[in-house]
Amino acid sequence: MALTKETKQKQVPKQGMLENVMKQFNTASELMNLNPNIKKILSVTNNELIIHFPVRMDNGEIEIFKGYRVQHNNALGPYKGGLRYHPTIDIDAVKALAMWMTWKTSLAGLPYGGAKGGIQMDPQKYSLSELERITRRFAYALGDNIGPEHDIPAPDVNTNAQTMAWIADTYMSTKTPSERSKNQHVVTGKPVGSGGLEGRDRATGFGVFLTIKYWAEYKHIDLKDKTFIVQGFGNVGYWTSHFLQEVGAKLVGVQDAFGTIVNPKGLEVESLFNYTEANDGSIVGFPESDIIDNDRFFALDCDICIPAALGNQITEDRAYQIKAFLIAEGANGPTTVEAEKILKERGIEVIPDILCNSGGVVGSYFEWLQNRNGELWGLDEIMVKLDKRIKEVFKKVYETSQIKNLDMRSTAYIIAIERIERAYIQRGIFP
Ligand SMILES: NC(=O)C1=CN([C@@H]2O[C@H](COP(=O)(O)OP(=O)(O)OC[C@H]3O[C@@H](n4cnc5c(N)ncnc54)[C@H](OP(=O)(O)O)[C@@H]3O)[C@@H](O)[C@H]2O)C=CC1
Ligand SMILES: O=C(O)CCC(=O)C(=O)O
Repeated sequence: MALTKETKQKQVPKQGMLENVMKQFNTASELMNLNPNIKKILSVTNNELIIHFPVRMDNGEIEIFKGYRVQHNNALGPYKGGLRYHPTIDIDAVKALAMWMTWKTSLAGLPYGGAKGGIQMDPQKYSLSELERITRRFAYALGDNIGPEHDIPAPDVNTNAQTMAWIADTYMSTKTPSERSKNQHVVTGKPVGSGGLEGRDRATGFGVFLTIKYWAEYKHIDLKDKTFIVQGFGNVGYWTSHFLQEVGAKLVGVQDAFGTIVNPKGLEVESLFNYTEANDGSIVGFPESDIIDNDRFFALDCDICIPAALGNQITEDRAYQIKAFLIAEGANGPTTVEAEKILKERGIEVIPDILCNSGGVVGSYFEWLQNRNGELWGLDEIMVKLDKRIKEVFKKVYETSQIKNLDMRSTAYIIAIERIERAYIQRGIFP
């Protein structure tokens, strides 16, 4: 039986992501013998902004919203990271997500630091015009705490190109006429017609797919006819499934906030996408699929498991149930540290979030560069550049993990943190 969306959202643990990222950071910093002063700096966030702002609803009443922007670190460049609209967003969740962005941008070799933000709310409850007003008021309230050379938001859960267009427009409208066009890159993930990048929509899912592909190549595994399950059929879940299906892999189970569907013979990805478009975003009721209890999702028979929704989904009990031989973390922070120990004992490999889903922020970097330089790149060129970057970073992490006999997460953390450590030491730790 499918749960209602509201009940399911209540099942998502609010706490834990910050503890998780801190444990991961502490493990890596011990393994690499991180400079203690730099460890102190990276253990805390640089800035944490909590904003209460009023918005008029369609019925004329005023509602107060709580928005966040946390800037973790900018040693390597401007803060960068998405905005999430979700009821479980709180300061600790945003701090954790901001830290993950710092490691992710560093690992990908980008000239960025890490940030994250969002609004604590369920966007499903609001009309489009209310969402526009909420977003514009939030952007106005953020003011110059964001900026094209300072902190550059992007889409995340329940935000999209439209959200970014509203933010860009609001931010630019606060500038003098001659300055406006210089500020287009205050956000990335914009619609293509408004300075967005061709392919930013698929960049994260393409990156997830590429990391699976390159992992499979190292292991001499053919992805054709391999089965996979996806939690979350939004931007990341859909595009990852799209690219995996293109190489002959078979989607056999999907879970979203409405419920879980399965078909061991395969769910056709494009038809499922079209079905969700016509059914308020829900996968439930898709023809030629069975609805199963949500608790059975992670125990499904499959080769590859792709969490592409929220954090803390792969817990200890679920880690014992997983049948897949590979977990590819499309989501940020989907696996708890305790669960990962169990997966390791069971020989299940994990492509960690900061590597697996980094295609999104690499795509954002391309968009930012295009806007900054007044250039326009074509889709083919962009996909080639994205592939090249993901391949290089994957190779570095995978091969280093083999040499050091470490898991890919610790290796990715060490590579990311070493780059930041180097920058601090070159500049002098206290500039
Ligand atoms: N967008 C990007 O570029 C990037 C995203 N990520 C990460 O990927 C993950 C997904 O983001 P994105 O695809 O952009 O977000 P979307 O909002 O596009 O999609 C989120 C998906 O998760 C589902 N979901 C929400 N709550 C639950 C739940 N309790 N159980 C099961 N499914 C649930 C949603 O279901 P429903 O539609 O029914 O609400 C939806 O299918 C996040 O962790 C995000 O941080 C990482 C890197 C970049
Ligand atoms: O594209 C970006 O700037 C960041 C996307 C994001 O929030 C993420 O990678 O988690």
